[in-house]
Amino acid sequence: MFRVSVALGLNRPLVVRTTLVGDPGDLLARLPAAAPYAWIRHGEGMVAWGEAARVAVPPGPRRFEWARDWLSETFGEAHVDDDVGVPGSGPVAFGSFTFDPDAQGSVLVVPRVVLARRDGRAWLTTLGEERLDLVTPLRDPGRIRYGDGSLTAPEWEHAVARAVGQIRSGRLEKAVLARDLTATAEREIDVRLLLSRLARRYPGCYTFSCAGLVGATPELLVRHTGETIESLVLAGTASRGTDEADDMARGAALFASEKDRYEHTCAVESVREALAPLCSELKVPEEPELLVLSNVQHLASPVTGRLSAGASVLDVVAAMHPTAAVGGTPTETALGVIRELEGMDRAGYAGPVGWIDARGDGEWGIALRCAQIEGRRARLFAGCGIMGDSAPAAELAEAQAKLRVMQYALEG
Ligand SMILES: C=C(O[C@@H]1C=C(C(=O)O)C=C[C@H]1O)C(=O)O
Repeated sequence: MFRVSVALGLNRPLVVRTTLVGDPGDLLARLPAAAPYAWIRHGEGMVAWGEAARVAVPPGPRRFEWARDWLSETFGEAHVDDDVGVPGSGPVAFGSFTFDPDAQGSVLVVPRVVLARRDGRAWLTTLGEERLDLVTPLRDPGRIRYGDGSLTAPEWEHAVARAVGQIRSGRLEKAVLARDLTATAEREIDVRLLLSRLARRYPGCYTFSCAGLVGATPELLVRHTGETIESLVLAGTASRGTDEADDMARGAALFASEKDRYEHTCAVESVREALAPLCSELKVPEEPELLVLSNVQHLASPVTGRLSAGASVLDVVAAMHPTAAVGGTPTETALGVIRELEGMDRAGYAGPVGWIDARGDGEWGIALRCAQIEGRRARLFAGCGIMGDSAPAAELAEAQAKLRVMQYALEG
């Protein structure tokens, strides 16, 4: 059953070789144009290309388990020669899961080549024979034309007002509403150019690329290293100031805002509830910190835990998704409100995106500040946590500030 859904040309079992290599310099500069994969923060992480195996993960409530089982079968029968033996060495898969468990479009890809660097060590993993991959110059996409996605700006503000009404009526506490924007370029969009711009402007974010979904997310859903897990919960947003004093004043106001603090608490509690059953130890800070990015600032809570049993990173992802940072509180009611009011398919936006290795270690982010790229076209997404006292115009401005991340990546 598994084999039919795998890309043609795959040689089974996979033959995998990982070796230490000298410092490769800028990882993104090593990517060939076709099918580039990436997970980069502060210049570290991995880039990958080629597809030794690809599978469409069937929709449904058990999709993460299905993915985990497909991976353990695929990796379990591989011949692995791994000189490095750290998280991310040996065979890895990149993945992107749709926000909605019932939507088509979740995918896992085992790249043919992975080049990685962490803590001053670099390694190269190849599957099958080594072939040279030509790195061609980056191509500029030319002029970009934007269009409305599912809803125009006024229609989206109206949707926000309706969500506020439902929250005030007591049906739910928080719902995250998103909107999409379409972009058409003059020429085919070179994903590598977007990645290099994003990594330069948002070095502290996770710049990612997986099967056409490209972005720079500040939100780490979970990093799994042996028994240790880490997560960075974000919710509550303010714009950047016009100068340093204004910037600090906006940050302080965000920190003091009851609405934003409560919105943040909803997200943190959803993560605590999801992780507590899996962990023997869980540390959740009592107060959030301020995370300052070049377009916006967020309330942020770094969470750490120790897993009690041998769960893989995908088991943890399954327990966490969707957190209230992208769904709402209570989860099921919020998902109903999102379906009713957004009027769009979120596809991979706000879904988990990242990588996993054969040990079950990996890093997964929430796919925010991103776009789905196909040829000359892109679909950009951004959303905001809506509370009972949200003002539609302010939420629209916040969504626009978040959309600027990918507009910048496209336009430079
Ligand atoms: C939903 C998005 O961002 C999320 C919503 C936030 C908020 O409403 O304050 C902040 C960070 C993210 O958890 C997005 O970027 O599209």
